[in-house]
Amino acid sequence: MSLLIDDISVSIDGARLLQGLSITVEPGQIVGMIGPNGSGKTTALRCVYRAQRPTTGAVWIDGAELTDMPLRDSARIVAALTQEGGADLDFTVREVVALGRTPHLSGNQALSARELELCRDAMAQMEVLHLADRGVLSLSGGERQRVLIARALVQEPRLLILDEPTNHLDLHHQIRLLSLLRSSGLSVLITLHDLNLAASVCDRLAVLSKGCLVAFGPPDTVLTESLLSDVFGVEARVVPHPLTKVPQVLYDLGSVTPVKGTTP
Ligand SMILES: Nc1ncnc2c1ncn2[C@@H]1O[C@H](COP(=O)(O)OP(=O)(O)OP(=O)(O)O)[C@@H](O)[C@H]1O
Repeated sequence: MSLLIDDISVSIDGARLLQGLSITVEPGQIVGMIGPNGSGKTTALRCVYRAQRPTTGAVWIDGAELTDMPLRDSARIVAALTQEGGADLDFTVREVVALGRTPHLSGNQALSARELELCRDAMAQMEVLHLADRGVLSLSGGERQRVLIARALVQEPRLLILDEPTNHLDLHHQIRLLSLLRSSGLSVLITLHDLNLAASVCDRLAVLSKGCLVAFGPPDTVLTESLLSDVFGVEARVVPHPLTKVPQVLYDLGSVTPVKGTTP
């Protein structure tokens, strides 16, 4: 499944949140959006999972404009893990994961044996199977995040939108999730604040700053020391990972400098 974010801008109450953003995700690619707080990453994702309509521009999925698609059709092919939560009621883990099948069901239709198996597999992949009968409100932040990822997986999407999915996850589960994405073959658009994880898992990185795209390409061309200084205000070293050669960012507590274009 291919995604084209085509020159979108978003303005709300006179505030320009995004300006002329264009990004492509080719079939099977993982594209990461990185950028400082407030740079527009979530706003861009919201336009793809239809929580926000672009003020201008359009989003295309496999050549079809998203706004022309019935909501149910796009919900069958696009799954999103959002910052807005989605597990506020005290359903059990099993029930929350099963909700991922909703776009594929009609009325009160029960889950088929295959769908129950799918839910079980997703819970096993996210290592929450032992929590299946627990209420989600009793879970830790990381456990709940893993349940929500399992729910997105059982949707069997062709495009996965993930807004900071590693939030709350310990190192084991961060790496486990990203390696699962790598082997899934899904097209993925993901935001990550950990630049080293982003460089490890993403085919392309899109860097946003103040609502604009300032770089888009493979991690080893995008993650430069001058970009980190200009966009993030961090004087870091960028070195190749000793095994994978993927660029990795090294910094210390004295690395912070003013971001270009901001006044103290
Ligand atoms: N409804 C709104 N009205 C006005 N401004 C908004 C609205 N929603 C978001 N913003 C602003 O738009 C900017 C972009 O927000 P967005 O959540 O897209 O940033 P982000 O890059 O995802 O940030 P973070 O890394 O902190 O999650 C922020 O300055 C935010 O305060």
